[in-house]
Amino acid sequence: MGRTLAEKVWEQHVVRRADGEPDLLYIDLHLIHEVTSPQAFDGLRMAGRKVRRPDLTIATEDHNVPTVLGPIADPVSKAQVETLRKNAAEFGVRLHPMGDAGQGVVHIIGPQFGLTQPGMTIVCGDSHTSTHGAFGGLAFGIGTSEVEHVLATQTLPAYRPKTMAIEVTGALPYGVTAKDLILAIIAKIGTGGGQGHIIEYRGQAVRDLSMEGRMTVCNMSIEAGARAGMIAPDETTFAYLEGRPHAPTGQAWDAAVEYWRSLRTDDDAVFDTVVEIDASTLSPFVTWGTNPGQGAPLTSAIPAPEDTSDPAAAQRALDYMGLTAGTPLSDIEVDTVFVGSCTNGRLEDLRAAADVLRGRKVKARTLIVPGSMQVRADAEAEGLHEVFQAAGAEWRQAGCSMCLGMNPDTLSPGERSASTSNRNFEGRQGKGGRTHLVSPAVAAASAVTGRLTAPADL
Ligand SMILES: CC(C)[C@H](C(=O)O)[C@@H](O)C(=O)O
Ligand code: SF4
Repeated sequence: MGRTLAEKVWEQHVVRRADGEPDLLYIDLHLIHEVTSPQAFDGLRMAGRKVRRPDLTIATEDHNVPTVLGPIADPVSKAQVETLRKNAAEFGVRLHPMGDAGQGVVHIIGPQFGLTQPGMTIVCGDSHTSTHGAFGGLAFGIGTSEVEHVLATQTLPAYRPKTMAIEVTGALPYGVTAKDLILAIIAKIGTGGGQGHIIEYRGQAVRDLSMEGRMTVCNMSIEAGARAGMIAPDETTFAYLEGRPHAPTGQAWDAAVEYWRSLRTDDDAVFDTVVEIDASTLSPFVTWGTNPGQGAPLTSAIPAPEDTSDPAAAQRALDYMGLTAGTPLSDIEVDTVFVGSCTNGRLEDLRAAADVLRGRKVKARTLIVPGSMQVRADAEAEGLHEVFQAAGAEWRQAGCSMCLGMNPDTLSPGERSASTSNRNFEGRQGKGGRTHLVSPAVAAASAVTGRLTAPADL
């Protein structure tokens, strides 16, 4: 029987297998940030161990950094970042600190440097590591004790998850983006729909996505409860990688591409679970609740709790969000708009926001936060920052920013945002803050009108 892409990559990395035990996987790339690494390095220090492969380990400062120039004011954030610096220096790990041209959100910089490649196993003490699966590797988040294990051994014990195919048929209509697609998928299968599975996104609509769009989709696999998300590599993948600092060159490039072409699910392979979604029926999608599965087309109204799969949860969400069933989603007013994060903080996302904001003014407080300093530089080279500033939006330094309340960019209690990030949990963007997840284009259009708006309705 044929094998799925996930099975191929998994098997390629098993260094030890025994009955009743997890497989021991070799790890090709280990990404590190300041929040989940301190105890792992402490563990190494106590055991008198070194980092086994510092050359396969790379660290960045992202969650705790302010996105305006200046020092870190919060003592806890400052301590986390200083600890990472000390650990990176002591253990010989490459670090991109605040202010460095290579700094950025961990899931933005891996692909940007060409470190993320097809067929790799990639881990990070961070749930959105699934982003890297967009290149056809197996990428998943791990806990801090696992971070220590990988630092010490460059391996990880793991049980192989089940496989799920999400077959996206048809083409996305004009103006409907990767973010709308993944929000619609999660609304369909639920936040537990992918549990215990590695998702492979398939079908023409997925093939038609840019690498940026594919990363947006894979990024949110975890919000559907999946262990990882993947997309088979193709010409789009190779074109994105070619010439990047860590991509192979010359003959090694040709050999790599030849191997990468084999990384696809065999025609006779069988998935444990198959889900189908018709892309041609989709339109801009927004969330109304407090988990990423509580979403609906922007043209619709807030559902009655009894019409949802979990009425009690829906009612709780509406209470927290200060919303009433039956209200058209496009009537919801927002105070703040956030464009950024590892879901939608790449150049293409900023271009999409700029296309909407060009020649217009924002009504809401609007933060445009590039996912990395490279994205920031690229955007400035195209003059996007001038579009944002002319519209009255704030143009920031790179970081996780308002994706989560671990740095100065937060919502105040009761404040409502349209946000391109991936989580709308209670308090995610600040205590009492209310989050609506949207695409960059919808975020920008909402900034202009001050309520949830599709660009087509401007
Ligand atoms: C802080 C970190 C561990 C966390 C994660 O694992 O995803 C964060 O990045 C998030 O998005 O909630
Ligand atoms: S941008 Fe958001 S989702 Fe991504 S790593 Fe940072 S906090 Fe997590």
